[in-house]
Amino acid sequence: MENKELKRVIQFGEGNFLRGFVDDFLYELKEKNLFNGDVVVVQPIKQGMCDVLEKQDCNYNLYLRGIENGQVVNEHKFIDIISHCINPYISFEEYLDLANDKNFRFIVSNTTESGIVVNEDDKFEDKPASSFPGKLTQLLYKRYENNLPGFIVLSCELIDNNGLELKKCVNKYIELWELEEGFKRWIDTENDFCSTLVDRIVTGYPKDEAELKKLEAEIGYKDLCLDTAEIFHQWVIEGNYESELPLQEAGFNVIWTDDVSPYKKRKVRILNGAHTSMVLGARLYGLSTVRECLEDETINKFLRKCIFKEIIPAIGGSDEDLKFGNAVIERFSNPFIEHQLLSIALNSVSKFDVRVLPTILEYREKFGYYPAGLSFSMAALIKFYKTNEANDSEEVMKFMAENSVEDILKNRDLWHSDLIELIPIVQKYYDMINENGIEKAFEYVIEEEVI
Ligand SMILES: NC(=O)c1ccc[n+]([C@@H]2O[C@H](COP(=O)([O-])OP(=O)(O)OC[C@H]3O[C@@H](n4cnc5c(N)ncnc54)[C@H](O)[C@@H]3O)[C@@H](O)[C@H]2O)c1
Ligand SMILES: O=P(O)(O)OC[C@@H](O)[C@@H](O)[C@H](O)[C@H](O)CO
Repeated sequence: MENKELKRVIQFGEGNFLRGFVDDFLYELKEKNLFNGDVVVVQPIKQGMCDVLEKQDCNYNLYLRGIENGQVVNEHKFIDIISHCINPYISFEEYLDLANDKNFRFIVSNTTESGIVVNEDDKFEDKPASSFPGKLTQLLYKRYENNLPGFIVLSCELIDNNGLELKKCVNKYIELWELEEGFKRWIDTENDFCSTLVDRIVTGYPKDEAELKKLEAEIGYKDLCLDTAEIFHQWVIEGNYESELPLQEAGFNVIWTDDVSPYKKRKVRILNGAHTSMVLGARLYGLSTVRECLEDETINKFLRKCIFKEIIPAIGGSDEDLKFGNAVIERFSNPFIEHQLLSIALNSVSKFDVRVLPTILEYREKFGYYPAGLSFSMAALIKFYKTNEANDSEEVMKFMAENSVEDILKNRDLWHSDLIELIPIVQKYYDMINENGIEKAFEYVIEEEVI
């Protein structure tokens, strides 16, 4: 099918992920004549990369590498789908002007887990409102005033019900700013806030000097927006806009569905849960990248124990779960990408709360005892936060550095659950790490079955 109608995209976020995922898909759609449009990037916060992107005409190189169907794939693309960038902190009128162009049909966003929030101090008159949903509400209001059709909004943030949460924030701004009922109705009837689940390991700008030099030599110049990622991708979207955005027809692993939640649970608990439960201990053990972890016998065994003996049995253990678990091992073993443990370790406390802790509690509920590997990873997390490699909010880092295992586990603001029962188990592993060293502690927990 040829799709010639002009359909433009407003993209909130200029980060590595969107450029290595959505922009890659749109670029390919256009190459295949399935999409006639472009992307305008809006920088969601004051500090960002938009000026850097603009300096290189918004074009950049993307490397996708891995093994596909047993074959080594190393794809290099020159992505030129972004027409321009707007920094609403500098050019607010230009930003609002986007609402006047009827050809904009899609909005995509990835503003991290912190982006979909309401700031009650924001004013409608602010140029711009501080939060992403505040800025979006300002744009949508202008669109409504212009009596133009609404948007299909595709949220990519890794939070539950991202589309719904974004819409809730917009509604909250309507209330705060006392905007009229008609606008609220227009939001409901003319716009679709789709929740989506994204999956691709995007390693971004190469952190390894030798790799960077090699890629730069291939490209022939210094690309400050150079992006790297794995080949694997999956985008599960609530809704069905295949006729307007023929992602499946273009061959992408895209699922249009009416419920994203089972896909999300599987991905967050297995893939992200495996990352978060492995990286802190592995870092204490002295490794730097995910690939190194897979090559190390001890960490490899630990990872497999967490995935196959603990996470998958806790979440259901279906064939799909098992297939996904095996795919995760393969993806983590990707010899072509260097995924830094320290970049995964960023903000690990909140990640642990969402990606690992629910599995520990579900496992306890289902089997009557706590899973050894995942409980151990909580001890490793606490130990890691006592080192100067921890990177989190100031408040979290101070609390984690100054408190005991017991006080940390009793903090309901961090864990949102009662973890009293878990204290002796985590304390045992924490003491073991301190007394015998991380290597011996790993060796012990790998063999342990029941706690
Ligand atoms: N890198 C991956 O492999 C991967 C894969 C799937 C999902 N993700 C998710 O994507 C998110 C971004 O990852 P990235 O690699 O693009 O990071 P990045 O640092 O390159 O980009 C972060 C983007 O988020 C925006 N942002 C940051 N804080 C914000 C805030 N408070 N409000 C609004 N916008 C804000 C920035 O402006 C920037 O556009 C992560 O939170 C991650 O959970 C990443
Ligand atoms: O991106 P983060 O920092 O939220 O989490 C680190 C990784 O677990 C994550 O980036 C995965 O690689 C990604 O979610 C795969 O789709």
